[in-house]
Amino acid sequence: MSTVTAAQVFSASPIIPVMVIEHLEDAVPLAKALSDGGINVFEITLRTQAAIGAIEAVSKALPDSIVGAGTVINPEQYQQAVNAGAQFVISPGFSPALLEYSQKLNVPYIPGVATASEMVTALSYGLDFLKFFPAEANGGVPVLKAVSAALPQITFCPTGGVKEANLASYLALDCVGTVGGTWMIPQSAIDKKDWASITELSRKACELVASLRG
Ligand SMILES: O=C[C@H](O)COP(=O)(O)O
Ligand SMILES: CC(=O)C(=O)O
Repeated sequence: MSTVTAAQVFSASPIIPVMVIEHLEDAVPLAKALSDGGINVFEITLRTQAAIGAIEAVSKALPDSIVGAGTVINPEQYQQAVNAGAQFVISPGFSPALLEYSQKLNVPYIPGVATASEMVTALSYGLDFLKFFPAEANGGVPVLKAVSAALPQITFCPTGGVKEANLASYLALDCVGTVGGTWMIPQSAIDKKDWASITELSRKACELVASLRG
């Protein structure tokens, strides 16, 4: 497993799918479907029993991808995710205890922030690649524009309510390095094991980004 930085995670893909895996057997086909469409960075959320096994299975099956853990909220989960092969860790919020684990395990921590105070706190710990979560509910693009005027050193991954219709407005911001979301992995497609349609949505998302970024 290679070591990556948060900056490398952001620059490796302009889109990070937020994956909620209920059934372990879906993990690898889902990741392969996304990868076939052009997405090679995955956030597998620790919201289900299958998550740790899914991180392990996807890391082994797609060794050239970057697999991270999401919804990590305590050090035990940090350790489990890293043991399973997670190369980065995302959390809905900021926690100094998680940062301590990041330093101990040398695996980057990308915390969720929503307010200027949380952003300044994260910066004070040396973290400048942050998730803006939940993005749309917290004001979306206008809020990012306003905070980045004051805090231009932060690069964000807006997540929560990002979809095809507003992707362009987020990626147009200099402060946005990548975006997270579930729009390319609808639960109905996972339930039907319709991997072809997920590949198509992944491809469409990548083509849209390519047309925006040139
Ligand atoms: O918890 C959900 C994730 O933050 C992704 O949100 P989304 O389904 O609005 O893309
Ligand atoms: C929202 C998200 O990315 C997380 O649960 O970590």
